[in-house]
Amino acid sequence: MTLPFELVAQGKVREVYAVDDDRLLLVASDRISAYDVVLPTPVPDKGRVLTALSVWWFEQLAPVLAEHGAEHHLLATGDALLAEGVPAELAGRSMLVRRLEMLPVECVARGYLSGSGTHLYQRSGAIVDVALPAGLVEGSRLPEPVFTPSTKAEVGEHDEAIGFAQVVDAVGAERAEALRALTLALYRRGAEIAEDAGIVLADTKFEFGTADGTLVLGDEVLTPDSSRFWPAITWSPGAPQPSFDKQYVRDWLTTSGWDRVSPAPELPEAVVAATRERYVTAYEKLTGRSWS
Ligand SMILES: N#Cc1c(N)ncnc1-c1cnn(CCN2CCOCC2)c1
Repeated sequence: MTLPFELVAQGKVREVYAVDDDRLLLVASDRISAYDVVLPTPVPDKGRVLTALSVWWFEQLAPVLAEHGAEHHLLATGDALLAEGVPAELAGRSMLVRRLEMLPVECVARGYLSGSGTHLYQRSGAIVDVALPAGLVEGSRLPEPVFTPSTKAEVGEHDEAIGFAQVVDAVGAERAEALRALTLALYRRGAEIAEDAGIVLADTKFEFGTADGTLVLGDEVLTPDSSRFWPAITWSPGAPQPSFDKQYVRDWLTTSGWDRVSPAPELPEAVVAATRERYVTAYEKLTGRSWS
């Protein structure tokens, strides 16, 4: 599919196009990644569901942003994009956004210990400069949500956890404090809404930019691609928690004997269908809206 816009950034599962000097188009694909590898089999509607979820979260988080003197970058999505020359088959999985001066920090909030956070904690009892109590295990709920920023790695590289002092070096003390406060406030609101939907929001990554000096929330927000979503009913600290959306894929890949080095195998239709259903279920449980 060719778009009448210049491709300016490419992620594992999303692309960024320049619409004009002031606006970008974020296009979410149906690609899915697991174990840091983009799989060859698309999940139908994944792009549309996660775009609709991001759009809904921008609406829910607008009051929190306003309390912090911040805004978000979303301008339009869906049929409104047809007038901008976006093809109908892409409109539902695209977001027209304000072009920002992006800040060079991945703003991660964690309410639970997981993944790289667990590895760092096991080595030092802390996540970089964020000290944590003794006795925590994979999946433990933290005493309170913590801000654990990281660098923005190049495509194919891993983000590197950094301390608050490095955020200050990158964006200045006042902006660093604002990022930490806003990241934690957005996470708390997201976790509260997710909890009501029976979903644990274990952690999430926000990206911010600025426009005319104002802090602006960018990228996608609180999707299963930018966050760890766990079914609350199965939460049990002490082992890796089942992913709300990717567990069928992970389990099948494990049983398939894939060595995680050779090209990833195609997913069976049943795994694709079950995974699509998980994305739809996450959307319906969180938003209270029917996907159909
Ligand atoms: N969002 C946004 C945004 C904006 N509103 N203004 C200027 N630049 C960006 C931007 C460009 N790239 N990225 C990294 C995140 N990308 C997201 C899509 O997928 C690829 C990675 C952010």
